[in-house]
Order: sequence, then structure tokens, then C-alpha cells
Amino acid sequence: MSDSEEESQERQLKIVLIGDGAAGKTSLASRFAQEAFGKQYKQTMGLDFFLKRITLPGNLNVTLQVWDIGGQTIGGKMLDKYIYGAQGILLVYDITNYQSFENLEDWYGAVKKANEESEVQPVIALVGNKIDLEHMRTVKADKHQRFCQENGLISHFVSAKTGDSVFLCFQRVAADILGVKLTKAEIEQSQRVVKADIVNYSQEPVARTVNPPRSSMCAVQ
Ligand SMILES: Nc1nc2c(ncn2[C@@H]2O[C@H](COP(=O)(O)OP(=O)(O)OP(=O)(O)O)[C@@H](O)[C@H]2O)c(=O)[nH]1
Repeated sequence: MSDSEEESQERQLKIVLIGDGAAGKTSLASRFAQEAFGKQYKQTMGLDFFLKRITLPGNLNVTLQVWDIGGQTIGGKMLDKYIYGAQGILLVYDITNYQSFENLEDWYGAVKKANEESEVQPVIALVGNKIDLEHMRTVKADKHQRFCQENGLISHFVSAKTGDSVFLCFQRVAADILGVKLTKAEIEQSQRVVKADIVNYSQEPVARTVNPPRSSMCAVQ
């Protein structure tokens, strides 16, 4: 392929992450762009940017410009401007926080308002984050699916902490925007195995019980 042909394959897409504060937008963006995760919560004031170059099937190089919008911008006058012109939107909520799911109506309303006059509508994904905390889930999966069906949204469940399905989510949105079809093999390749740390709980002497506990346990942290 010549240089000019290669350049013509390069695309840049604006992807916006919105949703309630602490839903995990910054964590998803930094997991995707930098393969990093921080346990410490640091509120995003206004917005932040991340860049990541990916290659889609057909050797299509795409740079994703990820706009991480602070949760407190809802109702503010800048939100419209941040959303405007986005080709992809990730509506993010925390599966352990029902309020963050309920408030998606407002976030989705802001998206519709910002695109009222646009000819081309963005690709929108509903993203349930923190699936590593499945045992604390308060938003049932069928509620999530219904919201997707009613509004024609792509559906994703991810964990910024473990990285589970994060790359796949961004890749799928980029592919949909560009009309690229991902094969089953490509989807499987993008799905990350959830990593579990081994925690050793056998430090204390064990009291005698009818069923003696095992000396170590495996926990997902
Ligand atoms: N267990 C778990 N914690 C997560 C996950 N994603 C984010 N967190 C934690 O949730 C808290 C909030 O994450 P942020 O990424 O800062 O949330 P945000 O949506 O960007 O918040 P704002 O900046 O206020 O809009 C942090 O303490 C993260 O470490 C996840 O997938 N699993």
C-alpha cells in the first residue's frame, strides 16, 4: 500500500462518555487508552481527553478521541457542547447503583437534545460498569436490555477494574460508526478473561468445625 493510500485509511472519531458521577467513566477511558486502573476516586471537573489508536478489520486504522465528561455537568450549559458532533456515545452507569441507571433518562435526554438538528445520529451504547461486583448488582440485566431495545442502543456489560469487555465495547462502537462488521473470532479475541487474585486466608489458627475450612480461597478483587 502506498503512503497516501495508508493515510486515507486513517480516521478519527469523537467518542463521548457520559453518566452519573462515580459510575466509572474515567476508569473506563483510562483502562481502554492506558491499560490502567486506579482505586482512588477523583472527580472529573468539566472534562478530560484520552486518545487511542486501534485497527479495525480491513486494516482500518482509527484514532478514538475519548471525551470523558464529569458527572456533575448534567443540567449545566456546557453539556450540549461536549456532546455535539460525537459519532459515538457511551451511556455509562454502575450496576451496583440503581440511581445511576435511573438518571440515564436525563443523560439520554441531553444526547437527544444535542442531536436534535443533526442529520447523522451518533451510535449509542448502554454500558453497565463494575461487573466485577456482580454480587452487589442492583440493576437487573433485563432492565438494562429493555432500555436498549426501547431506544435502539448497543448493549455492553464491562468492568474497568478487571478490563473485562472494555476494549470490545469501544471497538464495537467504532466499528458500528464506520459500518465495519466484526467477526465472531474478532469479538472473542477482544474479550478479556477476568483476572482473579489469590488471597490467602490461612494466617490464623483454624478452630475445629464439622467441615474444616480449606487453607486458602480464591477471590475476585
Ligand atoms: N469495583 C470497581 N470499581 C470501579 C470500576 N470502575 C470504576 N470504579 C471505581 O469507582 C470510582 C469512580 O470511578 P471514576 O472512573 O472516577 O468515575 P467517573 O464516572 O469518572 O466519576 P466523575 O468524574 O465524578 O464523573 C473509583 O473509585 C473507581 O476506582 C469497576 O469496574 N469496578
